[in-house]
Amino acid sequence: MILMKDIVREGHEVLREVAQEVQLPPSQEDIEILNRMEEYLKNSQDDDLSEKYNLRPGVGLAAPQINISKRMIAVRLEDDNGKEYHYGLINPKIISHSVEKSYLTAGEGCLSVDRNVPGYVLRYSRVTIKAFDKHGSEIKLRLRGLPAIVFQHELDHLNGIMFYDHINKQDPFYAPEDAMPIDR
Ligand SMILES: OCN(O)CCCc1ccccc1
Ligand code: NI
Repeated sequence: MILMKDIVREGHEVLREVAQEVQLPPSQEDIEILNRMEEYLKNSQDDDLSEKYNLRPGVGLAAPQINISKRMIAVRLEDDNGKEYHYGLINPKIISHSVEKSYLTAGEGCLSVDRNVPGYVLRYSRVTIKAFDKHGSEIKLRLRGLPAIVFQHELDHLNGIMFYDHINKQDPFYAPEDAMPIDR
């Protein structure tokens, strides 16, 4: 199982690399990596297991964060309507997005960042993502709200981008008038 010691922290060059596309259909090894990433999120959200293994709870994880420079991400969260988003995605990409932007009023964090970095992270309010599942089938996701934010955070990791790269240096809590705040 993935433990915190397996998660690389900022400063490690892999977090600033553009990760490699995964060959399709995915190999057993790649499927296993994705399963372990999804398992980490599940364990980290379980009160007993997260305490027992000292896991920082996470709603998403990207392969570069476990020092695997491949385009794979896992997401595990529930939106405020109770809809579950439990995904392991291969070669995800944004194929369309809104002009409007959104941001979490609480800011963002990252399992690879052991410090608080205050500020608003502006992201597209709505995104359509095309990806492949572990069976190699193509899937299309239309996301908004918290799911849209989380998926964009994970996709950034595949392109060597950290959440704080988006924070306005002059005014960290700057948000355009027409941006939509999300309280979570
Ligand atoms: O890359 C995933 N990760 O570092 C865990 C935190 C995920 C996350 C936290 C806040 C807003 C969006 C995404
Ligand atoms: Ni992160």
